[in-house]
Amino acid sequence: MTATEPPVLRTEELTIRFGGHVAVDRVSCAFDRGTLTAIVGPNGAGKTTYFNLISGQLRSTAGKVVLFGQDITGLTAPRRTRAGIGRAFQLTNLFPNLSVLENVRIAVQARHDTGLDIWSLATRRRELIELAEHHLARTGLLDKMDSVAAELPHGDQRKLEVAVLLALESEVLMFDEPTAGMSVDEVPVVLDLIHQIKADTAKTVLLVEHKMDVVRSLADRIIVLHNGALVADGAPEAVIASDVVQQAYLGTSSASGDGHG
Ligand SMILES: Nc1ncnc2c1ncn2[C@@H]1O[C@H](COP(=O)(O)OP(=O)(O)OP(=O)(O)O)[C@@H](O)[C@H]1O
Repeated sequence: MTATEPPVLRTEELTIRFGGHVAVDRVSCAFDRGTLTAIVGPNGAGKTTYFNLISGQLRSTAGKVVLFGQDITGLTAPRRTRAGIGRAFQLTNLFPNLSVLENVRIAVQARHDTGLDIWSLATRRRELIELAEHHLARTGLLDKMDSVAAELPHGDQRKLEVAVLLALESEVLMFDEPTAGMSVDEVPVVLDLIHQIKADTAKTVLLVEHKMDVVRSLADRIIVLHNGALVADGAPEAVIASDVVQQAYLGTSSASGDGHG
């Protein structure tokens, strides 16, 4: 990202109320290309709700979501996906009965569809398959391309979901607790995958994660939500060491030196 490049995504005073409860409270935050931002905070802080407001699963009570300078607050979740917001591990992204290759080819086609041109169909199909294979290679699934999606092990299904998001050319990739519910063997597979995506500096990555070792290993920046509000934002070590995080997130003050994160 250059100094003059505007943020890929930003939220402005984004707010949602459930009855009297303000779950996300006027959160203004901008996310730059090539940056992985971890969103942390205690249980019930509003992290998943903030994600849902960005990806369109929930509609805000007030405030805006802006992608590439366009106000997308009024768009449905599928339209936001088409606009470039890719939320991983929603399962709805996959066709369980189709092969791995078909899943990714369909995503490539959805992205590149230029209408029906009968004379070039065969050439186009070959090009789409080549692109799909490229995304499968990036996610380490090339040797499983003929497997049925539903029959893949859990870790490979997550890889496939990421391959689909790459094929859709999502500019923003969102991961909500990507290793939750995974076996010890599968965790490094998924973390490696996120490391690889992060290495692609064209992407903007948002990660909700409780495990501080995972956050430390991946994040370029951490933002902290507490009671729905943004209470800290900055470089990982500084944010983790800050009093506001020690008190609000880890439930202790740095003065006591008794962190248990
Ligand atoms: N659909 C809903 N209706 C009513 N209240 C909701 C709804 N969704 C979330 N909430 C409330 O909003 C608050 C924020 O919840 P959210 O799941 O976003 O927190 P979180 O930070 O992701 O928590 P966790 O770390 O436990 O996943 C909580 O008090 C939750 O009970």
